[in-house]
Amino acid sequence: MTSTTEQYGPDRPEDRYRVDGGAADVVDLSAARVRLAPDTQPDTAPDIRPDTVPDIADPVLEGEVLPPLPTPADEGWLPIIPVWMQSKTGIRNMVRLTLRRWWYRIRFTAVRLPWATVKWTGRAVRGSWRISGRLLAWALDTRADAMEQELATGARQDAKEFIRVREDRARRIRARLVVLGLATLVGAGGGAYLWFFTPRLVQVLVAMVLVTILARVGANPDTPLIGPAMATSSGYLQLSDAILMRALNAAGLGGTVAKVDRNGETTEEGNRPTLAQPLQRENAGYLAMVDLPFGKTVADATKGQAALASGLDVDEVQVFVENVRGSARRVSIYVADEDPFMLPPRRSPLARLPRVSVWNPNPLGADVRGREVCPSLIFNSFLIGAIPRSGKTYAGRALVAPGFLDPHCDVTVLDFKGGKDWQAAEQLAVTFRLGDDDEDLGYAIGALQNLKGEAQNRFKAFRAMSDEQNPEGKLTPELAKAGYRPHLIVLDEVQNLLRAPEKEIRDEALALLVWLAKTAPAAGFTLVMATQRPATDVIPSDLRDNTSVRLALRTKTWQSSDAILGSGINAIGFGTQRFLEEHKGAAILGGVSNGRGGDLQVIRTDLLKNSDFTQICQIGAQRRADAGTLRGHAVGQAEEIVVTVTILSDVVAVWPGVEPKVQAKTLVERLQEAYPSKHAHLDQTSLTKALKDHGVPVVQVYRDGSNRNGYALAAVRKALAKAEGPDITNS
Ligand SMILES: Nc1ncnc2c1ncn2[C@@H]1O[C@H](COP(=O)(O)OP(=O)(O)OP(=O)(O)O)[C@@H](O)[C@H]1O
Repeated sequence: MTSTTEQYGPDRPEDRYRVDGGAADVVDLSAARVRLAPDTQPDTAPDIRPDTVPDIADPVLEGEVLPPLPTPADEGWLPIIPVWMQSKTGIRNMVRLTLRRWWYRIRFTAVRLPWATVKWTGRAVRGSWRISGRLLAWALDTRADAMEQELATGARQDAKEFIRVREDRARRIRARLVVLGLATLVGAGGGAYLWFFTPRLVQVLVAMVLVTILARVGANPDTPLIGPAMATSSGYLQLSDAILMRALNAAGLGGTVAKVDRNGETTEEGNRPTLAQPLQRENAGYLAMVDLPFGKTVADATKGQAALASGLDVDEVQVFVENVRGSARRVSIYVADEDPFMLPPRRSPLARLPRVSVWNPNPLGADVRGREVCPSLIFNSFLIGAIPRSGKTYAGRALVAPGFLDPHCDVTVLDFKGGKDWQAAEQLAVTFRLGDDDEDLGYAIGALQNLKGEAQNRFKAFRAMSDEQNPEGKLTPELAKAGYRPHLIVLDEVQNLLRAPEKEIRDEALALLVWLAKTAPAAGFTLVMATQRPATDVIPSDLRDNTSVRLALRTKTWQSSDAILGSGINAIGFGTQRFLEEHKGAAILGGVSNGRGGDLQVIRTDLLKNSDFTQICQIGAQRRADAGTLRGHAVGQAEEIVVTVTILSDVVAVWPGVEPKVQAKTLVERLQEAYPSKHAHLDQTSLTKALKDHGVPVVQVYRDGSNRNGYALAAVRKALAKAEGPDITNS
């Protein structure tokens, strides 16, 4: 392997380097044009002739796959087994919630028990007083007293009637006093019997029952013994139809009521929202299927999410609105019992090291309703963005873990943070680099150029195949088996590459990433980029819009959220600025079908701990060793990556306009200003030597009254064209 290298001072090794998986011994990095030397194309494309690729009988193209039949749920049938009972998580959540509520109530009550006992005793005393009063009033027939008074002195004076009523009453009183006396005797006898002849337990039980009855009688309905354990506006909402309708009204989704004239005739039909299904419990919350008033859509409900939450008297983060297929006005409103992102995260199923394939969707997390979210690595490109410490790296690792576990997938890891996050991947990666020094950035450019070259070679090979061998011009599992392995390219903290100090590196990086995100997935290359600076100056819309799947975790502003998810996404109710600092792993995923006609979903990414990730890398390396697919960096054979740039291209880049001749002094100053890290030590002698090696002669240039050494633009351009040779980057 050769490289176009050069040096402008024989004793200046710091001015030139080659980056080949660690060693640095060639050329400088950036230039007006970063170009891969013709013979540095990786030798990884398998030697597959079209006639060795198996034919696929009757290939079914993607567009020919019939859509699945509607499920009973799509048609509005309620599930036979309640949804919360259908999964272990649902059952666990319900049991957890119930136990937690009860446990809370028990503790709440226990603390207040002593004071409640005093209050209870007071009530029992009041209760006995009330009962005695009522019994006495009954025995003395106090109700007849009023009638007697009226007959004696009132408007209905009637002596005869008065005497009759009085005698009746006296008879009644006598009889009632006898009954009361007997009852008292029986009570006293029973009490004595209990006291002397029954065990203590029975006495206590009977006393408790009596005191309870007395306390109940003595209670005032407005003053409970122990106040409610739950504040009125608690997160634990007991959702009812009425509360839901209140919330819909609050969100401007209440529609209009029917108008009726004086005769009771309807003059205008009502347009109220209705429940398409009874409210039901699901996972750890309530699910409402609502038919909005005619003319309202899911977009109105999503926009009104905050108002809905206010109407429901819960936190905004507890309310999730989604469309339901079949009618544009039907939406599902899920109200979580509590902030779902504060609950413990789900441990990634990938931590159990299953045998997975990048050809299948694999779990990344779950939405609040507990539905697993499984993006497919193949044929996609990914962008992950968030502010620091929100779970971006963890999410990225959970996302790519299937590719690491699949021994038939190649892996490139370029972590521009240089920390420990991706260290474990070194043992399985074909190309691996940590850091964001000039050398690392140059290495990354070379590696990405290699990958682009590889993808271009694949497309060339696909073109040569028959329609049967390659029906859609993209990678197939058969071709992958024949050697065109899927390749996962992970770039963490990609902002350090896209905001490199030197413009040429930035431009080249952006062009390469856009190409790899847009075009390379069809050849089996999956680009995964993560950035902690979600802003349009870091991730230009061209790159974002060409990335098929976007995952945004917490951002500070809606603008940052849109910078990842796409412009206008916040306006339709999906913004990650609403997540709190504690909401680790909470994210909005865009670009993965949710199976309900949308591709935006709020999810919680699964937790893949550091130790799990390390184990995944170890097992991934082992599986590759067993399958014979371990190669490149992982086996100490890092691809030699040569970033070919010359002093010629730097000189052309800083050349003042199209001046035919420029003094060396001017060029040195301009080079030092444009590339401070690279040309800090450059002087006129070194420049002259470097250019002379390319056959650029020194000429005399007269400027500002002095004649000095300099160069002619035509000579520099000619030398550059010769050094670059035929351009292969666009072939
Ligand atoms: N799904 C998750 N559930 C719960 N906690 C998580 C989850 N993902 C990450 N965390 C926690 O959040 C912390 C930060 O995660 P991570 O390192 O991925 O953040 P980051 O955004 O990459 O930060 P930085 O930009 O500083 O690298 C981790 O220490 C981890 O404990």
